[in-house]
Amino acid sequence: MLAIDTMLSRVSLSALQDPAPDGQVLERILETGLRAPDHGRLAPWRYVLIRGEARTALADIVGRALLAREPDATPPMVEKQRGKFLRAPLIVALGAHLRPDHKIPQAEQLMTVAAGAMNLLNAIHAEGFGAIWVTGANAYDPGVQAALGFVPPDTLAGFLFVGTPRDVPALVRRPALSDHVTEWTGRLVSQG
Ligand SMILES: Cc1cc2nc3c(=O)[nH]c(=O)nc-3n(C[C@H](O)[C@H](O)[C@H](O)COP(=O)(O)O)c2cc1C
Repeated sequence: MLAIDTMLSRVSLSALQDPAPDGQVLERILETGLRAPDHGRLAPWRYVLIRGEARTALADIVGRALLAREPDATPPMVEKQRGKFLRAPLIVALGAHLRPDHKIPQAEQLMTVAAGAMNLLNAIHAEGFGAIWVTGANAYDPGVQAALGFVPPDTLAGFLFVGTPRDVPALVRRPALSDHVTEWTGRLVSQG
């Protein structure tokens, strides 16, 4: 398949099963993350792989973090959050090693991590696997971040849940190009 067709056919998938990419296939996927544009060559990507039994350990941390944030969380609420970390065979934590005092703005450093994540998603799809990028309260929880080795100013840009698609991906309606692309001709315009 042409690279552009691969990119145009990618969809995010959360129903994932074994196997996940590993070995050289996984290494090549991860290499694509490090090909993202990187202003100042600060190399802020810090990928943490979580698989096998380590997922249970992370799920337990996520459950405890929820109870610390919300002491009234019920056991089903805790189980729901724990379960998110047990479904996919591979989790890639998208760590960002940030340098707030550097002349390259911190927002750009984070954009580099995000651009790397997009490369990973495309590469995962190109290799025949599926994935979804997820953030939310678990990813932004300081206790979860610290357990994975990220203390401020470092942070997590989220998790990629990775595996083999359970189902044939449904067709996803995509935004119309005409709503998102204009040609500027030198006159004042509103892009609202
Ligand atoms: C930074 C970021 C964070 C996201 N966080 C979540 C999330 O926490 N939960 C979720 O269901 N989707 C989240 N998404 C959206 C999915 O990753 C995905 O983009 C969405 O389901 C649309 O699927 P598509 O990639 O096929 O368009 C996030 C996307 C981005 C870019």
